[in-house]
Amino acid sequence: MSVATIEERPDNAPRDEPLLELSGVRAGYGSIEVLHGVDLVLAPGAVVALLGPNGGGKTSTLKICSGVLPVTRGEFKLAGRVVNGASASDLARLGVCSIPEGRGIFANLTVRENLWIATGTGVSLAELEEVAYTRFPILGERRGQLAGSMSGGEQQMLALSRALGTDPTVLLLDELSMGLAPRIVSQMYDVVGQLAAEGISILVAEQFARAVLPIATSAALMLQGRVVRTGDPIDIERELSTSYLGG
Ligand SMILES: Nc1ncnc2c1ncn2[C@@H]1O[C@H](COP(=O)(O)OP(=O)(O)OP(=O)(O)O)[C@@H](O)[C@H]1O
Repeated sequence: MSVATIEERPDNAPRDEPLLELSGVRAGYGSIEVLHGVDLVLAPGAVVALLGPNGGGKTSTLKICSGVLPVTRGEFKLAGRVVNGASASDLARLGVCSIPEGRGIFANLTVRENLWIATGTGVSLAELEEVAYTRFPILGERRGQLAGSMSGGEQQMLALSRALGTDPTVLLLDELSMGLAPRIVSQMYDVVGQLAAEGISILVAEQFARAVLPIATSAALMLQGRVVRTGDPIDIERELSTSYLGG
């Protein structure tokens, strides 16, 4: 499908119009529906934490937003335009960038080769390398090293760099904390907070809710394929830990 870019949004679009919006979104795998009417809004400049216990539908919701999982019913809008049916590459061209669970980097390729993968979105390798090595100098030192031989934190830096090199408007993050020591998680979220301050709107699914609290502007609690509550991140995290994660 052909879709206009976010930059082409009409001048008269309301300023507080959500950048990304899911309304009554249903989706599933094969004949099994796992999202049963998800409503979610990401405003420009917001950091929304998607919280909830295992199997609630956080990853599936991010897959909808990145075009990996199709919407079967309901509406997915980006900058006011319905983008149901847009492919992952359509959405990437519209400025949606996703770092999936497991980071999506190639262990048997070097840092530089991993960055090269993102040139498919139209950015040059030189630009990608500049963004990566300026923000994370350690990656510059390791440009020839196999990604699989780096620490979890360095791999996450590489995944973030690959995303940032494409100059995203919306960043989707799934379980950034996975497999990382608490100190590294907090460093990673510091970087995510800086990205938000630079104007990138961020939707982040986290099981380790406390990690994302310092930077989240709001939180959405997902249970059994629905967003059951949205609000202040600290209130939602408290409800999650007392009611659903056993204190
Ligand atoms: N590829 C798949 N095929 C079939 N069912 C799936 C698939 N991926 C997820 N599911 C099911 O969809 C439901 C929602 O899973 P999802 O991974 O979106 O939840 P989650 O909140 O991200 O959980 P977690 O934190 O454990 O990753 C679960 O019941 C899960 O078993």
